[in-house]
Amino acid sequence: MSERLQVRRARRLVIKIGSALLTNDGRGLDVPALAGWVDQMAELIRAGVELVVVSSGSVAEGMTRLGWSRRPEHLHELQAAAAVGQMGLVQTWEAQFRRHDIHAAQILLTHDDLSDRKRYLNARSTLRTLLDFGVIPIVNENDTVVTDEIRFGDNDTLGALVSNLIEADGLIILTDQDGLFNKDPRKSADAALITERKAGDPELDVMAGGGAGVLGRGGMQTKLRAARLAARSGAFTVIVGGRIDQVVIRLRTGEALGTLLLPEQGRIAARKQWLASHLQTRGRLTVDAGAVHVLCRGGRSLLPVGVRDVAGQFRRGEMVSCVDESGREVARGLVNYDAEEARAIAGHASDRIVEVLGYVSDEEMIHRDNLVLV
Ligand SMILES: Nc1ncnc2c1ncn2[C@@H]1O[C@H](COP(=O)(O)OP(=O)(O)O)[C@@H](O)[C@H]1O
Ligand SMILES: N[C@@H](CCC(=O)OP(=O)(O)O)C(=O)O
Repeated sequence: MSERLQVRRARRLVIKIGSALLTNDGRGLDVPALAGWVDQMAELIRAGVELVVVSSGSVAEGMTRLGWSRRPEHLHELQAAAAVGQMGLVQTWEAQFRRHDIHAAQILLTHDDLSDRKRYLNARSTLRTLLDFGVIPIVNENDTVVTDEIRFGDNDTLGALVSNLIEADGLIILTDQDGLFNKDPRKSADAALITERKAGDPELDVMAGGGAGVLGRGGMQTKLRAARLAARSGAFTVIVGGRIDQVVIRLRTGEALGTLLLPEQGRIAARKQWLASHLQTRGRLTVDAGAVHVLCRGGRSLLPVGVRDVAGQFRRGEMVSCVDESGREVARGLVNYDAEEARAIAGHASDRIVEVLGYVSDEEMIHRDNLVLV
């Protein structure tokens, strides 16, 4: 058995399952297969692993329900099929997880939701809260409101963006092939499985060059791109055959199934680099000596109580600079409140936020995960 320590030690994983697999090559939802993955996932959850599922299959399931044998070309018909199919998809996930007394939640996202800073923080807080409650989020694209995503039908990218969002240790992409091969195994009988590479390895581009299956849209190219995106927050990716017996459990025990694509750098370094790339700050929080002391020790959040003064106009999710009372910058981070709200709660204990604002979105002014010392 290979080491694969990263996979064995992972505490938070995103599992993405493609259309071809979920719908048994278009023959309607493959409920027994889905039940099998749920049994395996429930075992991981019981062992303390936090899981998010990114599930494709709404278009394929919608086509089956509407009696369509060919994927429609008109975007609105695709969107209609997705809306019909999503019902069956979440019903099935819900019913299967209920057998294990695990609640499931539906999350529909667009790529835009994840590039807008405010919505990014909102999506992240919701996902984290669900995970804290032991609920399993079932994510798909919000196909009703987008056309680009449904056209490219690329949930691999969504899986990677969700991995970035929740800072997952890894992304597992279950697909209809055993992993990434050195050429398309549908076309070449002598194709060989790649077991492990750095996600950034340029040789992989040539190997993933072949197209997708009939139902899935992205093929291996989008899976490779997803692995590179996931690597930006330090997550590994495994591309692996979803029909392999007990695949999730066996991966978890470190078995070298599928293709493991590794990030160039670890999670903390990746996050710091990502935060540091936000050069433009939108505002300035002057923090008191106690807060400077706490921040400089590292690994701590900035609470409203330590904020003396708020300068600038910024929105929740934007980058602000934290300075000490002499004006020296000590940290930067993504702020949880709009400037007006931040002014109102500055100097107050977190349990008073609700009194001052009438609601609490977060107890921290800047969460430690979104803070970098300078
Ligand atoms: N180098 C490769 N290794 C494995 N599969 C490949 C490769 N190049 C192209 N493919 C194709 O990619 C398909 C999987 O992608 P896709 O159909 O988008 O699946 P999914 O619905 O799981 O996202 C495979 O069935 C295979 O034909
Ligand atoms: N969101 C749509 C399209 C997603 C899609 O095709 O993705 P995939 O099968 O993973 O390549 C669906 O659920 O059918």
